[in-house]
Amino acid sequence: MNPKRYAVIVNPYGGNRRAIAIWEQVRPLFVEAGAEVVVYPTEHAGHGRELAESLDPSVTDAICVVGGDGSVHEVVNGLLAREDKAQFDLGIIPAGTGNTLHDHLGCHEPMSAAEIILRGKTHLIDVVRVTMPKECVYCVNIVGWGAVTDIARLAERLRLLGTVRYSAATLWQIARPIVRSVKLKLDDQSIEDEFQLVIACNTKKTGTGMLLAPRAEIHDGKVDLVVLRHASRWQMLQLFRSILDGSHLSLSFVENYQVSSFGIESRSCDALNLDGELMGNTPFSAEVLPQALKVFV
Ligand SMILES: Nc1ncnc2c1ncn2[C@@H]1O[C@H](COP(=O)(O)OP(=O)(O)OP(=O)(O)O)[C@@H](O)[C@H]1O
Repeated sequence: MNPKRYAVIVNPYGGNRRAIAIWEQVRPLFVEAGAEVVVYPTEHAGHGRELAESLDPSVTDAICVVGGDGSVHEVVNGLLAREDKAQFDLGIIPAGTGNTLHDHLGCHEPMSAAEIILRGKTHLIDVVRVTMPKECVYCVNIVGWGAVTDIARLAERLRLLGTVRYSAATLWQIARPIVRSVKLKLDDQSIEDEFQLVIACNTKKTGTGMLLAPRAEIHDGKVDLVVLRHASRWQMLQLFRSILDGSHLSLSFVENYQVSSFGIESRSCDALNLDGELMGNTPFSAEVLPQALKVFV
């Protein structure tokens, strides 16, 4: 039987404040389907996680997130942190500036995403658990270190530039690359060297449509790592141009691994990019939790 009782978590600030309007656009489909719906507009950052951690499984069958990558990340972390281990099917309706998991699962626009949810077909997807000394975070999209974090941090400071901020931050990073010496662990292998970028992908695309991991499958128990050691500015430029269509995997200086666990140890405390959010630090270890989350597809 299809779930009929949905808790709908809407981030009113998602997608430049369009999420409530998007929910109102798709709500009639839920009404027509006879679904029972309780709407929870989030009141503060972190609220989505609190809701997902505390919703009563005896009155809710599924959770729908109306928001972007940040909202999905919060809800996934709430679900996986539940003490009662209760499981809810997860539906995602794109309403953010970045909708990465939505795109990977074919939920490209709100109406078709709502139809997918109401159809009731589910699929199990992998989740990456990132363990740091003081916290544990679950990711469904990316775990990034190095240039990917430096670019995200700079882009945040350039918000006034709008979407151009990512290109501006990327060009700055190419002009002034930062190289760090770390120990990179890949399953049973350990590599000590200088690196510029390490990014583990659960989804094929990331950010604003970059095809970073064209071979990634979200239910294969593995993440696809893109690794760049000490590269020249020209090589960096080549990399950032070719990740738009996934052709970077054929560049000789770009390494690609498929692993079920990985981690980074560094002398400095380097920031991480977890599902597009700047949070967490090295050292960390990460492992793929195979098929840990049920989503509507
Ligand atoms: N009521 C709220 N007030 C402030 N922040 C909120 C609220 N509800 C949710 N948030 C935060 O907004 C963040 C971004 O949300 P979301 O991903 O849905 O939208 P977005 O448009 O893609 O955002 P961004 O591009 O800023 O990441 C979430 O990580 C969440 O913590």
